[in-house]
Amino acid sequence: MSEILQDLYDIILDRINKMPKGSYTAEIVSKGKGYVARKVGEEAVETVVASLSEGKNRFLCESADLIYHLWVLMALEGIKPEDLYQELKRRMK
Ligand SMILES: N=c1c2ncn([C@@H]3O[C@H](COP(=O)(O)OP(=O)(O)OP(=O)(O)O)[C@@H](O)[C@H]3O)c2ncn1[C@@H]1O[C@H](COP(=O)(O)O)[C@@H](O)[C@H]1O
Repeated sequence: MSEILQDLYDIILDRINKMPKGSYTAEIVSKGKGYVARKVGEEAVETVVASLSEGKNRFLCESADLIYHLWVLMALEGIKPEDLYQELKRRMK
């Protein structure tokens, strides 16, 4: 699980550095951090709606969209997956 999230983060960082044509990551990053942050909010709302009324599969897909957009925002903030894991570990009882 954490390997896939790390791989996704590394790909996102590569897209941010190279900003290649045809990359969705490059497209949203070029619109600024505020745009990416709003996308995270939008995907969070879509995840909630899916949970409340659209069924398990829609919830799964929206959750993946949410995590992808959160990962792009984390990369823009300079926060690595391992920083997040450390914070979660710190809270663990
Ligand atoms: N995991 C994802 C991923 N999840 C969701 N999305 C995109 O997020 C968007 C979902 O947002 P919306 O539902 O709002 O759809 P939209 O109308 O296209 O979005 P907007 O025009 O509103 O920005 C879709 O366009 C999806 O393609 C993703 N885009 C890319 N990745 C991964 O990110 C990596 C880099 O991808 P590229 O930057 O495209 O090369 C690759 O490994 C991809 O697999």
